[in-house]
Amino acid sequence: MLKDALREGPVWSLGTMSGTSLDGVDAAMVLTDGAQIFAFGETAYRAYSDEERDVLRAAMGRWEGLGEASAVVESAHAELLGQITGAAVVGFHGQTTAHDPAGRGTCQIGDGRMLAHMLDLPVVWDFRSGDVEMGGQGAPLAPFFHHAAMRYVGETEPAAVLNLGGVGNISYVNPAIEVPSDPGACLAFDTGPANAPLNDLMRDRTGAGFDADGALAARGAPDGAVLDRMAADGYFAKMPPKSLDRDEFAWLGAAVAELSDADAAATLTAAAAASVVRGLEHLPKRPARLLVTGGGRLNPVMMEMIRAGSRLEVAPVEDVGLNGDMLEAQAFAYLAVRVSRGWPTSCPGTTGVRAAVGGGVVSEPGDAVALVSGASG
Ligand SMILES: Nc1ncnc2c1ncn2[C@@H]1O[C@H](COP(=O)(O)OP(=O)(O)OP(=O)(O)O)[C@@H](O)[C@H]1O
Ligand SMILES: CC(=O)N[C@H]1[C@@H]2OC[C@@H](O2)[C@@H](O)[C@@H]1O[C@H](C)C(=O)O
Repeated sequence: MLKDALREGPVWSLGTMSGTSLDGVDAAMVLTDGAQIFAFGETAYRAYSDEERDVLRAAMGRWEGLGEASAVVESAHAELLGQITGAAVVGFHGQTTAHDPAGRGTCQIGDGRMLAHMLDLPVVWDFRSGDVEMGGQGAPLAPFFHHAAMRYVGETEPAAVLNLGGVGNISYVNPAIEVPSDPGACLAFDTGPANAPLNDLMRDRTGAGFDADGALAARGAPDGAVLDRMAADGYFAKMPPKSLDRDEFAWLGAAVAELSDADAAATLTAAAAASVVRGLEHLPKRPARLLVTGGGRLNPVMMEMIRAGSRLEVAPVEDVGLNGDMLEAQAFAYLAVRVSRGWPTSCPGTTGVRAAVGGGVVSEPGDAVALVSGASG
């Protein structure tokens, strides 16, 4: 049974995200009643070691045989979350290894029952499966939180929040509509590849994890033929809802293989920016500006290419007082409280699910007893 404190009123919820960039785990506290955000609290980050990252990288694209990778995710989360006290509940996203909503579904590793046992706290996890079972994409799930965050910072006009992680996603939210699942409150979709192809290129060519500050791309020129091929990809013309697996645009890597390091980096940076610009076609109205979260906001070359292509003001979410390093972890803190109250976490406008649905499974510390004692189940 969920503790009474979780049933009503604001609680401190501790959210986590292990994103498609495979850099590490973010954790963040949010004071919320599942509808309104009252405050943002402590944050923490734990990088994966090179060995852990190798295990996770080997798990990408896989649906089974994920025991070792799951254990890496669980222990990294337990170590990080153990540093933060005062949470009533944990929102545990886990690590996506594969995503194919029209086919095999969506796969996030890390067992929430184990984490509940390790932390002695209720843990909400497996956020995406319920949405997929109801005909949704299972992603993106941050939009309801983006809606609440825009209300928290006092926005009153429709706002566009763009996340530039490994994959890009955009939420177009109307803060004047109170309930996020009401028609017109939230429209969202994945825009396309963001940092993932560029990170993979950097790792292969230079050994660096990413193109810090866009320095390499700044020295090169985008290849028009690759960008034309990108523009012809059917994903961009497709109406939302739509979502992507991390490696769905892996052909981009082969397409830039013959280019110099700088030109290849410039091309992949431009491809990420072009995806965003194409995505704007699907918004109900041109937003006043793009508020950008995720690591890509720290890449001035990518930001400038989006600005030039969209002719919009493009600003980091810090401009409205939010923390762009932690927005996804905060999202899962917020969603965890919604799940524990039985409220929806997605709707037709965000994932294409048939009706507003509350994904997520709640596990209590005692639920892991069978797992921990070695019994099967
Ligand atoms: N200073 C910087 N310069 C350029 N790029 C950066 C910088 N800092 C971060 N990035 C990029 O942002 C990425 C991390 O972004 P983020 O943490 O938002 O991704 P994620 O949460 O793993 O992905 P997703 O949102 O797809 O799950 C890095 O891998 C890198 O590509
Ligand atoms: C299947 C999956 O894990 N998707 C991630 C990924 O990373 C960005 C984009 O692709 C988005 O769809 C989603 O994450 C964010 C947190 C979301 O669900 O809103």
